[in-house]
Parts: sequence; C-alpha cells; structure tokens
Amino acid sequence: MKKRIPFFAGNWKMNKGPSETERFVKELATAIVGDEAVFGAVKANEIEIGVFPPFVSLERAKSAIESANALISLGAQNMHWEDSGAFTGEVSGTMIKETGCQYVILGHSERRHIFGETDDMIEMKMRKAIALGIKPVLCVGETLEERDKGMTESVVEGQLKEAFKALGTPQTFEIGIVIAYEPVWAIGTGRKASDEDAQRVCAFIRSFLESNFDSHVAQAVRILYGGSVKPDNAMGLMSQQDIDGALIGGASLDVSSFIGIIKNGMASNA
Ligand SMILES: O=C(CO)COP(=O)(O)O
Repeated sequence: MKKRIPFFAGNWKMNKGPSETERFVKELATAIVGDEAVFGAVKANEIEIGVFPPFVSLERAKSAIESANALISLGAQNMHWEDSGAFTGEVSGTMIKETGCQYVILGHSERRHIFGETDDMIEMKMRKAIALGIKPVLCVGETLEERDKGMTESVVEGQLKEAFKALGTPQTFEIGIVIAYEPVWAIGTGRKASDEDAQRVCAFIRSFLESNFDSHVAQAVRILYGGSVKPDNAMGLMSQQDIDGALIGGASLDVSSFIGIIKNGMASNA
C-alpha cells in the first residue's frame, strides 16, 4: 500500500483564457463535489486534484475554486527565478504566489525543447520556488532518440542532478517537491509509456532520491507519470508501486475525461 497522497494534475498548456477557465473550474468543482467518492477522498486528504492554467487565467481560477469550495490545488506552468526586473514577457515566482499558486511546473520538456530552457535555468527556478514556498513539479524525461540509444536512465539522472545540485539537504524536500516523469515521445502523441517502463523509471527516480538524499525523502516524494494519460490507461499506471499520480495534458482539458482519470486512478492506486 502506498502512503503517498495521489496527485492528479492538469497541465492546460496554452489553453483556456480567463472566461473559459472560470466555466471549466465551476464545472469541475460541480463534478468533484457531486461525486461522493471523489469529494470524500479529497476532503479526507486521500487524493489531491490540481489545475495549472495559463498565467492570465490564474486569478480567475483561484476565485472560482474558492467560491466553489472544491478543494482544487492551483499551480502555474512556469516562472522566472528573479522577483522583478527587465525581463520582458516573464512572470516571477512572487507574482504567481500572489495569485494563489501553491505549485509551479518547472522544466517541462516543451520549455526545454521549444523555448531553450537549460538545466541551469531550471535549477535557478527550483531554488527560487522553494525559497518562496511554492512547490515545484519538476519534469524530467528522455527524447525518443535517447530512449532508442538506451539512455533513458542516464538522461533522467542528469536532469535530476542538475535540478537538485544546490539543494543539498533532505530538509529541502519538506516543502513537498513533486517530480514528474514525462518521456518526451509520449507527450501529446497518444503513445503512453508501458506501465512497466513508466514504473521502472519512476523507481529509478526514487532510488536516485534515496542515494542522493535519504530514504525518508525517497519514500515521501510523489512521483507522477505524464504523457498521453487517458481514463482507460490510468488504472494500469496507478497500480504501479512508484507512480503516485499523473500530470495530464490533453485529457485534463475536458471535465469528464479528467474526472475519469481521477476515478479510475483512485480505484487502482496500489
Ligand atoms: O505534457 C504533458 C503534461 O505535462 C502530457 O501531455 P498529454 O497528456 O497531452 O500527452
């Protein structure tokens, strides 16, 4: 039996402006509150549900969550490592904190590959988020080419080492750092990693935490899988020992499929 609280997190990417966000959060809240099993589990702190809207929709999401009393966590998809300054187009951690974010996704492969984010940038963001009390959801994962060359573990290990290089102590993790294993080739492709492959890499991440920090950290940190998660494949994933939830892109944009993932995932959380 896993002791960690399963986390079902919807990364909306560049979808849903403020009006659509408000509509969606209301609909999601109604679905959560209206489902006794789901709402009971959320209230008892047995599962966590989170949404990660675009920056401009965060404030609207926050007020919709509050007025619905639906116990939905809120996060941003990125942040800058400085508090303020001449960084045209950027948004700081202090700003997302002020809008009510408890979480921030850092190092998503779309940021790394499309926008050229480096391990150094991600490391600075990690440190800043933690200093501000925002929980990072650190994304790691290999490309198809790296996978085909048998480099999955070495790529993931390199990304973890870089992200945590200045965060030397187990105490750092007390804030509730989350790690998401997202193989790049599985994102938005409909080609989910097999349950066994996803489990193998998530177990590898846990062993990295054990050897670089301590066994308490390794047992406490939640490790999510992301990449083409859908209602019909959530059961197999959530029955894996080291997978504590999902970071969901496309299927989180629709209330019924998001709820479907949560329900199926809850049913099989080993
Ligand atoms: O990138 C993802 C979540 O961060 C996964 O996206 P999809 O669920 O659309 O494959």
